[in-house]
Amino acid sequence: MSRLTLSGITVRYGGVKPLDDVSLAFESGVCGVIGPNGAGKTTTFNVLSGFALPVAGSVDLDGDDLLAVPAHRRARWGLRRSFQQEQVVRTLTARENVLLAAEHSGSPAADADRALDYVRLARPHRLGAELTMFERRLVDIASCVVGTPRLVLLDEPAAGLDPAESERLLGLITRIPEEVGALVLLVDHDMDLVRAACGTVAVLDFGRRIAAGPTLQVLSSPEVRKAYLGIDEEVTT
Ligand SMILES: Nc1ncnc2c1ncn2[C@@H]1O[C@H](COP(=O)(O)OP(=O)(O)OP(=O)(O)O)[C@@H](O)[C@H]1O
Repeated sequence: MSRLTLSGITVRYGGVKPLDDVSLAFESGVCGVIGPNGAGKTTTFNVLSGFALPVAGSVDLDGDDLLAVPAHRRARWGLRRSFQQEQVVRTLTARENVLLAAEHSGSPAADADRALDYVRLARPHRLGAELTMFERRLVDIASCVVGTPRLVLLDEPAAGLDPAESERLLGLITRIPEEVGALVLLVDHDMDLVRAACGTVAVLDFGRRIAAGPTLQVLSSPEVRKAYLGIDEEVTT
């Protein structure tokens, strides 16, 4: 079982604090990170992947001090990430895209083929430019499971997909922990996807953690419904 702990993380950009003394803990499986626009979700991923340097706080995964791992070594350490905007290189084939991820993480080429098998991409030799949005999202997922990932960060992985495609993607995402042994963090605004994929969620709002725990319990809490879903409930007796 993996355990990821962020303790007292603060990120500052001039006068803006996208994360303000945030502490979060995630354990095995697929865990959600949710919150309204500008809450600090992507910044959290940026801290984990090394794109943002916190001015305070620490990150521990199973005894490893992640912030001590240089950003350019984190893929080799076991970090994988997908972005809101899929990152498939148009002039490379799907397989070459995944081979790039394999090389970046120090994994053998055979691992790229295993990752492509995992997502069951039908046309691995097509150029990125010729792939559908769904196929590009599959390439992103393949790049995230290549080699031996320890922590997979998925930022709105189903954006731009239709419900049937989202459903297929959901199946792939939920199997990542058991198939490759990685802890998965999922950022998404699609609450159906979050409910279906995540056993637990953490909720951010204005750079602070406002709730965390079992998904259904957290999503039904009045504070979260007010902050995130914009539902201000009157308490009736
Ligand atoms: N490089 C930066 N410089 C200044 N402000 C930034 C920077 N990056 C993020 N911010 C600000 O930090 C806050 C949090 O941004 P972040 O992208 O983490 O939010 P988010 O929860 O991912 O939002 P969304 O759901 O819209 O993607 C926002 O107010 C944003 O404008």
